[in-house]
Parts: sequence; C-alpha cells; structure tokens
Amino acid sequence: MGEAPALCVEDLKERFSNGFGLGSKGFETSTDVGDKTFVIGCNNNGSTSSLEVHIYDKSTGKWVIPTVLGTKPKPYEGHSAVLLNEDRILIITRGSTPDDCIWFLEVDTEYVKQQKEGLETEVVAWSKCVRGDAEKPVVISGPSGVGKGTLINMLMKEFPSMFGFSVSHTTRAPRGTEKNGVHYHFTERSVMEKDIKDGKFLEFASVHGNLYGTSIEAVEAVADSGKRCILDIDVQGAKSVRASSLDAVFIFISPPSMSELEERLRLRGTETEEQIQKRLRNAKAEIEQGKSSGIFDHILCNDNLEKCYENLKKLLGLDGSAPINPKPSPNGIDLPPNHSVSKIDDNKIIIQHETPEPGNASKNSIVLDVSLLKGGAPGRTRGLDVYDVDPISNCLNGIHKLS
Ligand SMILES: Nc1ncnc2c1ncn2[C@@H]1O[C@H](COP(=O)(O)OP(=O)(O)OP(=O)(O)O)[C@@H](O)[C@H]1O
Ligand SMILES: Nc1nc2c(ncn2[C@@H]2O[C@H](COP(=O)(O)O)[C@@H](O)[C@H]2O)c(=O)[nH]1
Repeated sequence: MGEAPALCVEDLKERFSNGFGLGSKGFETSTDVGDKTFVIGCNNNGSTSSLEVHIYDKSTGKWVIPTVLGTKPKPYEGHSAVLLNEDRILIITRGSTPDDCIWFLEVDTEYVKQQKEGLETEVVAWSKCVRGDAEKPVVISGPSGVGKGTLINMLMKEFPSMFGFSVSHTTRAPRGTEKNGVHYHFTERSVMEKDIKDGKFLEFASVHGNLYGTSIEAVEAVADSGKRCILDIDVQGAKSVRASSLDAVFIFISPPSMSELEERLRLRGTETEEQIQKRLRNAKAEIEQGKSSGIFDHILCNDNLEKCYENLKKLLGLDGSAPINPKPSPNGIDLPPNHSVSKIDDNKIIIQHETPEPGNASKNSIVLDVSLLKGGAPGRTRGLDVYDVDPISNCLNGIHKLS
C-alpha cells in the first residue's frame, strides 16, 4: 500500500483557485486538530455534488488527501463543523432530511488510528448519527454445518422487526436457492480484493478456499433500519471484529460431535464430497479456537435445535426474563432551517434559528448533548440526546429531553 498523495500548498493553489475549487454554490469548513487542519468542502455543480476532505499538515506544510472510510452524507446545502474530544468533528448539515442531518467525521478515534496503521495513509471515517438505542450487534460463529444459519433464520422469523442480517460478500458460487443481495453479495475476487484494499470491509477472511467479508455498508444498512445487526461469520472473521471498534456480543455454536457435524453437512447436500472434507478439516481448528481463544462471550452446543434456540434467546434477553425492547424508533432530528451553531461546553451544542419564530421555542433552538455517544465508525453513532429550550425561561436550566 502506498503513501497518501501529498500535495504542496502551491500545487493545491494551482489545482484549486479557492480551496476545493468551489463554484458559487460550494462551501467548506476548516477544523484544527493538533498539527492538522481538516478542510471539509463541497462543490455543488448543478446536478453533481462532491464532498471531500483535505488535510493540511502544519508540521510539514503539505496538503494530504486522506483515505475516506464509511458512507458519506447525501448532498446537502451547507454545514457547520464542531470539534469534539479532539478525535471527531460533528457535522450539522443544512438542507438535509431529519434522518440525515447529523454526522461525525472521525479523525483520530481508535478505529481511525487502527486503519491508519493498516492502510499506511492518512485516514478519516464518516459515521452517521442515528437516534434510538439499538442493542449491540450479535456475531454468530461456528464450523460449517453446525446450524448457525438455521438458528439465525429462526430468530429473524420470530422477531422480524428486531433483527437485521448483515449480508456478507463472497467469491463462492451461489447455491440453488440463494439470492444475490439477500443471502450474500456474490462477487468477483478482483472486485472484492480492490474493495478490501480501499478499506470498505469491516473484516474479511479466506474460508474453505473462498473469500468472505462483511462490508461496512452491510452493517450500516442494518443500523439505519433501526434493527439489531446479526453477523454470521467464521472464527477468523470473529477475531477481526473482536479486534475492531465494533462493540458486539460474540456467540460460538459448537456441534455435539464431529460425526454429527459430518452428517448435517451431508444431509444438507449443498457441497461436493471434496468440499465436505475440506470443511470438516477446518472445523477441527475452528472448534479448538472457538472454545479456547477468548474471542467468544458465550458457547452454545447445538445438539437439540429447539433447546439451542431457547438458550440463544435467553442469552439475547428474549426468553421473557427481561422486558423486550420495542423496535427502536429511528427518529430524525428537525433542525431549524436557517441556523447558527455554537458550542456551549464540551458536551453541549446549541443550534439556533437565525430568524426565530415567536412562541415556537422548540423550532427556534435545540441543544445537542454529546456526552453519552456510543458506537461510531465503522457503523453508526448512537446516544445523542436532543433537547429543546424551555419556552418560558428560554434558558438552559429549563431544557428537557425530547421524546
Ligand atoms: N440441532 C440440529 N440437529 C439436526 N440438524 C440440524 C440442527 N441444526 C441444524 N441442522 C441442520 O444442519 C444443516 C446445516 O445447518 P446450517 O446450514 O444452518 O449450518 P451453518 O452453520 O449455517 O453452515 P454454513 O456455515 O456452511 O453456512 C441444515 O440442513 C440444518 O437443517
Ligand atoms: N469471515 C467471514 N466469514 C463468513 C462471512 N460470511 C459467511 N462466512 C462464513 O463462511 C463459512 C461458509 O459459509 P457458506 O455460506 O459458504 O456455507 C461459514 O462459516 C460462515 O459463517 C463473512 O462475511 N466473513
């Protein structure tokens, strides 16, 4: 992997007359973090709009174009940028829909630091803010044929509004009834390898001779639907996710015996004899790792399917012993249309209507509280509290949480 392209200030001036070469409808903000200035700009040229990030490194006097990870915001009309905790920039957009108006550009979080090491370039990562408090993703792993898919299907069938499946990419050929985009994204190896190189995958592994991987987009799509994400991945993948910043519950499903595993694979009838032998050879190492590596929070033996399913539900708090959270509402945030943004303290940001409407306090000013943020890239950021300003006192003592 090569270095991020470094541009001299003079080069940049030559290439762009105005930072990003902004037309009349362009906009940009610059935010200082230590020795670096992060310039976030958008060039709106008629029907096209490109949001870009450039970094000016004050210590070297050079401009760098970073690798940008995560899905970036949809086109919008302008933004305000507020630095939080010296590691992420809160982006409040204008002209976006309520579910797409608050974003974070991570510039020095743990995830970004890890990616910088791996990619050997400057890295920034987008993470959208979503309301609601979906629970941690669930990683389900175990040898081929143990019954992971069967158990996941049972969960999705019983709790369709609660769980969403992370659709992996694979280079293996589809089986008879498998649909592209539903069971897997079936992909060419060269395409998948390029996407891995470009940092689009949360994890990937070579499994039984094919490439499998979880794209960041797959996990984000489930988060956006307000559901709890389920990943069905092998042990190597689980290890990578464990080492990433995705905070998940890790469950290993083990077979009652190797002979039972072999029988299940044969009865399923989806693999050739050679492939079955390969999967069984790999299963031995996976079972050993699954039971001893410390990757997994829970190990469930899938002997009797119904019993194993009940135990899985118990682990996930779905057996009636704890109240089941209703589907979290992925509500957006109604920002005052023309607004100014200012920081009240390290945790609170006030967004005020530039021409306030009398008697409509909650439309005039809202306060974002970022003290309890959770998650982040790769994936979505949760835990933002949004308050309106008390219409009587019009002061911050009177703030109350929006439902
Ligand atoms: N407890 C069980 N007892 C008997 N058969 C089972 C049990 N659980 C699952 N099976 C059967 O075993 C076969 C393999 O199950 P499944 O396809 O869910 O495995 P998997 O772990 O998802 O495999 P892979 O990793 O290859 O996708 C299926 O035919 C399924 O019906
Ligand atoms: N590391 C990853 N492993 C994955 C992913 N998606 C599926 N898998 C694992 O591959 C094997 C074989 O699956 P099959 O569908 O060919 O039988 C199985 O253990 C899955 O858990 C992934 O995205 N990453």
